[in-house]
Amino acid sequence: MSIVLGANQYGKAEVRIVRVDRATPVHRVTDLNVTSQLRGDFAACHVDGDNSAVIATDTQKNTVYAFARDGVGAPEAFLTRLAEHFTGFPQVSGGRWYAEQYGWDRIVADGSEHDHAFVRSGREARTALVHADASGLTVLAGLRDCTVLKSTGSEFHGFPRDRYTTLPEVSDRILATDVTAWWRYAPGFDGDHDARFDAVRALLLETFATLHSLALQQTVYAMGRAVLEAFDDIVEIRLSCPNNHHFLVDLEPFGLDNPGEVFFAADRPYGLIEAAVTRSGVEDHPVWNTIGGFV
Ligand SMILES: O=c1[nH]c(=O)c2[nH]c(=O)[nH]c2[nH]1
Repeated sequence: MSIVLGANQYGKAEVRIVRVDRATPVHRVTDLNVTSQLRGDFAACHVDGDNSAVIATDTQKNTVYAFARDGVGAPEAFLTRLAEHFTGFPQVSGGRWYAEQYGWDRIVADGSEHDHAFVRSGREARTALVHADASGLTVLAGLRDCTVLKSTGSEFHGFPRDRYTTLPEVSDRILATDVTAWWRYAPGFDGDHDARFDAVRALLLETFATLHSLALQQTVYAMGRAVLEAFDDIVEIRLSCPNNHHFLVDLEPFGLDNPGEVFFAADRPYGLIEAAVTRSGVEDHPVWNTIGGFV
C-alpha cells in the first residue's frame, strides 16, 4: 500500500481589514474578515518540505492589505481581484477566497448622522466567496445570522403523531430564525454587487414577513424561490435556518391565562431547516463542497 497526498489547500485565515474612506469629511468604513486559500502544485512542500513554490501565507495576508490600499468596494469584487492575482502564479491552479463584512451604522448625534462615528449593526454579517478552478471563477454572495422574528402568521400542525410525540398542534406561534443564505451568480455576472446584495436581502426579509407560514420549511423554500424568480442571473440559493423556538409559558399555576403573550425563548435544542433551491437541470457545483454546514 502506498500513501499519497490528497486534496490540499493553504492560506491565511481571517485577515481583518478596516478601511476608512476619507475622500470627503463624511468617512466611510468597510470592515472585512478575509480568508485566502490556494490550491495547486504544492506536493513538494507537503512531501519533502520544499518551499520553492510556496506563496507564504504571510505574503497572502500582505497582499490582502496592499490591495485594500486601492479601495475595497464590494467584497465579491475585492475577492475577485485577489483570485485573479493569485491564479496568475503558474503553480496556483485555483483557490478559495472568503470574506465576511460587518456593518457599521452612523451614530445619530444632535439629530443627524455623524460623519465619523459608528455603531456596529449587530451580529449579522454579509458574506462573499470566490472559488477558482480549471473552469474559472465562481462567485457566491450571502449573509449569515440575519435574525428575524414574526409574532404571528405562523402555524404548525398536521404532522404525524406517535408514542413519542408531545408537541401540541398550533395555529398561531412565534416564528424566529437566524437566516444564513448563499446564492450563486451565473458565470460572468457583472452587475452591481452592493445593489444586488441589498435587493436579495430585502426580498428574503419581505418573504419571511409576508408568507403566512405553515412550517419553517415552507418559509425557507419560499424565500429561496422568491430570489430565483426575481433574478435570472442567480442560478441557485441555499439556506440554513435554525427554528428558534419560543414556547408559551404555562401561567395557569399562577391563576393567569396566557393568550399568546408570554414566551420562553429556548436557545437549544433547536430545529435546523436547510434547503437548496435551484433551477431544474442545474448540476451540482463543486463550490458547495467548500462551504461547511449546508445541505
Ligand atoms: O416549522 C416547523 N417545522 C418542523 O419540522 C417542526 N418540528 C417541530 O417540532 N416544530 C417544527 N416547526
